[in-house]
Amino acid sequence: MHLDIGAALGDEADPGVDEDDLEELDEQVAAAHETIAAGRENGEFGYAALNLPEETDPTRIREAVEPVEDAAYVLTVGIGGSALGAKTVTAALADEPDRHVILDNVDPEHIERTLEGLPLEDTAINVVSKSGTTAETLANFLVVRAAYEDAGVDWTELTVVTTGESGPLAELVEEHDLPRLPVPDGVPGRFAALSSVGLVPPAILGVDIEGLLEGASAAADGLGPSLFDSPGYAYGAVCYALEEEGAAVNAVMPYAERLEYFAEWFAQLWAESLGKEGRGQTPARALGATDQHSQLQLYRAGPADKMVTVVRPQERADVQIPESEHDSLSYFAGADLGQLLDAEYDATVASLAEAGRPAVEIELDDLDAEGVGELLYAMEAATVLVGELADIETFTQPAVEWGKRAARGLLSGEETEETRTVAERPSYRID
Ligand SMILES: O=P(O)(O)OC[C@H]1O[C@](O)(CO)[C@@H](O)[C@@H]1O
Repeated sequence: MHLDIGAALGDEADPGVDEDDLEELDEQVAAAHETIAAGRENGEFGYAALNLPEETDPTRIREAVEPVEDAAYVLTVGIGGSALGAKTVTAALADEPDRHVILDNVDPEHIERTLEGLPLEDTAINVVSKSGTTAETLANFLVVRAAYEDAGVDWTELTVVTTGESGPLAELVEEHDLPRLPVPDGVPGRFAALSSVGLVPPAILGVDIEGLLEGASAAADGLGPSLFDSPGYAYGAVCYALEEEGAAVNAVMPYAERLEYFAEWFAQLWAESLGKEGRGQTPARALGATDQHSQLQLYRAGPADKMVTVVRPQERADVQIPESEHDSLSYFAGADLGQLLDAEYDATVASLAEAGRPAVEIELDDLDAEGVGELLYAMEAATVLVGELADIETFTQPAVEWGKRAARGLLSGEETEETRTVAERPSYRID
């Protein structure tokens, strides 16, 4: 993985940072790295996530999925960190990524249509919940289970569960003797992609999960007291410095369809980890070159409150652009789609820099297991570093609990402070 921060540096960039800022920041990175390394050493909550490449046992995951490894489809029932990591890995690396279907919302029409569209007898169920209590996941699982039973399909033969020791899901595992994989200790869900939380569907769909962990392990070996030695820390440091300079938005724009879910996974990691105490960059998901034709106008000529993170693999499939009888298309002559996409990438980075808008480039040697493993780990290390530099609590997400209590109260009819606030919320309808 290569990081290029050239388009974020210099006096022209607004917001921008210069090399002196980075030199200065590097002292803070050294101190932060000490805390992170100690946290990893002691297996402390959150920091333990950066030990996963060493601690995740791919053999155990393969053993757990063995009963369903020939399934035509994998249906993941989970939300947030319990779905996005797995989806990111299968979307990036599976030969047939569409064989991995996720239910990470409770939209009845969508659930119904999804279940009707799947051969349930040939669809493995991957249920994931760290807490084992998430309403959406449990409700969806009950709906899925009923659909299998209605279809006369024995769901217990097709289900793999990843959850903690206690809770409704753990009890189901006991009751039906289901294969269960543990959630890693001390690892928040959004940091758990490189564990059983994220690796069951990739294992079922034949992804090289060992290579993924090796790539992550290589990135882990690169973590040291200087941002100049680690692309992950460098990315975190530059984002932190740009946020301090006013880059309140981080638009993440992969130039590969297979990395579209990576932007979604990153959005949870960045927002839920760093959105605290009135600070934190807002991650915006975009896709290159598609969103050049929808968002770029804003990124280039809108408020100077953004940075853009572009990501691309250096290797691309070879799809030639056919000759055309129109002279006006002669500029395609001999080019392939990969060259066009890379030209769009280079042009977009240059157009942002030309307009003084900071962009950071992340390049992968190849979109292979090692490359994706390195990318995910580097982004996790970047997030942990920003949390240290900003001196915030990176590993919890207390602000999401109010809404959960309110929803549960509304459903159960229990009157609580939250449900009263919901009932009294301001309304000004215009029909
Ligand atoms: O894995 P669980 O406990 O079901 O939680 C799912 C997601 O919900 C959150 O707790 C937020 O509500 C995320 O942090 C987490 O990834």
